[in-house]
Amino acid sequence: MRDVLTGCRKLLGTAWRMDRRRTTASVVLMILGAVATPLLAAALGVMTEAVVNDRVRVAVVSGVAVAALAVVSLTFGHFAHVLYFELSDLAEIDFDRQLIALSNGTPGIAHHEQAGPADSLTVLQHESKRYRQGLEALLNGMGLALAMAVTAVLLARLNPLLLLLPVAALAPLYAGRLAERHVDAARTTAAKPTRLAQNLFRLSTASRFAGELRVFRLQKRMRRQHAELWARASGDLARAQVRASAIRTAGQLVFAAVYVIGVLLVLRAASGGGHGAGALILTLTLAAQVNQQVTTAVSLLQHLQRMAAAYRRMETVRAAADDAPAGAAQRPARPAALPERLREGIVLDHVDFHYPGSGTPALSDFSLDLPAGSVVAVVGENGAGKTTLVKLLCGLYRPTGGRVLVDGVGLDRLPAPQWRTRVAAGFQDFVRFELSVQQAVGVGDLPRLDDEEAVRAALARAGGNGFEAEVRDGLATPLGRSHADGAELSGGQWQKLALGRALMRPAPLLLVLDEPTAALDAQAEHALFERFADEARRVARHTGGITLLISHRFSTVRMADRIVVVRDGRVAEVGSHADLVRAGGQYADLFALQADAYR
Ligand SMILES: Nc1ncnc2c1ncn2[C@@H]1O[C@H](COP(=O)(O)OP(=O)(O)OP(=O)(O)O)[C@@H](O)[C@H]1O
Repeated sequence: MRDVLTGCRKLLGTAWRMDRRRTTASVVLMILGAVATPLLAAALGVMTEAVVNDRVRVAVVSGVAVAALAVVSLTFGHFAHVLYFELSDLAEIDFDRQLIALSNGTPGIAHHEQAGPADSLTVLQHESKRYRQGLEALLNGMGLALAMAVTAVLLARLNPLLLLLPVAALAPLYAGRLAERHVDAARTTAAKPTRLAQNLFRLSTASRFAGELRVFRLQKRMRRQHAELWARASGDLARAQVRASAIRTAGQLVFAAVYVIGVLLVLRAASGGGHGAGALILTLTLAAQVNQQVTTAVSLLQHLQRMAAAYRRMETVRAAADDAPAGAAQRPARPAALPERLREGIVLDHVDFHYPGSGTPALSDFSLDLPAGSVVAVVGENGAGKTTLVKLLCGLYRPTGGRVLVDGVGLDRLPAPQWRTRVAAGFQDFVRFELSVQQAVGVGDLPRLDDEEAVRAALARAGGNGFEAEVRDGLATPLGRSHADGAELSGGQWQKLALGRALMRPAPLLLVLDEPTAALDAQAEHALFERFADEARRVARHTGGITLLISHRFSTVRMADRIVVVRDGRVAEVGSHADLVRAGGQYADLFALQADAYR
């Protein structure tokens, strides 16, 4: 119950923050409309009594009160609904905003890569559409609570035993809570197949995968898997809903039994002359209202419990996102100042790293010097640990053992957001920002988002000199299907934009390029990086910036000052191209193999 109260407080807080005037007006109208209903029963009772006893004046006054209360009861809720409809829209947008902040507002990415929090994020994406119902339930619930209190007072005045009616109402309330817990547990179980099914849906409907799916004739299989996963997810949910319905019905039956007893009690008192006709009418009307109130309360509580569960899920995701050492340092205990330029470089000192929940280390006893101003290439087989190294250097994760030192200062002492202002990166799995060309590149250095010259220069460094001429409106061209007239780009063109974005920052202390040119052929990649490395070395003379390049192409890698071979999460070999070829180890073998292939 504490969860529900906390959820209500947060919901009301959100509505208040969004629009105070509308929130106040909705609450007042809702309360007046709800309280009018039991008062209407009281006025009906007085009117009946007056009519039976020939008291005309009282009958007329109470008759007018009945009419007025009926109007208030029927219309105020509707007026409140009109007001909070827009409020709910605003609140839903706010919930989405909170969800976006939760997904992407943290320095670390552990909550995206762990199954538990990732499932919670999937559930929350669905829950955002329910936020409106949560707020409506809260406003209705406030009116209902007062209406129930007024009803209880009226019942107690008739016969204190009739208070058993609201007490019995606790049975369906408790049953409702139990039922919702069942459904919520099923929702958690269903989150995994739902996530997988959504992924299959994305793959099956995105144009970029259409060709590959046809070539491998996967369409039917994916359709079948998609249907199976949904059947599994919805089967679990349906079974839980059936169980929940049975529990809710049991609660309602308890209330129904007490209701019948209550009505019989008043009938007996009436036949014995203890109560008049007005009391009988009042009891019958109030008892019917209690029943209605309970049914409404159960359904409102369901929505509120659902919202409370959503807030609880948000907290668990937030905890996973903040969780050290899996997450990146949010607030270092002893923050250090970020160096303006690197003098020594970056050192990985006996670094160990396990992904959360994984038994095998992705990096173990990993020691490496990245000297200031150098261009370092990292090679290794698939799964060797190269991308994990990049994630640690970008501050997306903290090592589970050992240290990463930037000019002798622990990376965990540099606030992650500040460190990121001096890190630039290009990834193989880059984002296709459906913005204008200018912005898709400019977001690489937000202060210069609209600086056309900076974007042109970055594109030129990325080998995209002629890019402007390739698209209809040059840098202003909107990209992708989010725009009615958005340009469709080839994979290589998107990649050039991503690389341009990585090269936007003028003086990064660390530039990481994790196979950002996989779509280019080997010679084009080599030429691009040779030009680029010369430029990087020139800039590095002023900033000491390090360029870290990951590539499977040895023809590209050879121009690096230092080459690191990673094997099974450890450093296997380090040296210049000439050193490593001379040493005759794994690098020399792989280089010879690729060189033969190009001959
Ligand atoms: N999010 C994750 N959760 C758990 N384990 C992971 C995760 N990402 C990677 N791993 C594991 O960590 C190890 C290193 O992976 P990593 O992605 O760093 O390899 P890589 O050298 O970059 O491979 P590739 O050349 O294929 O990109 C692998 O065994 C991989 O299975």
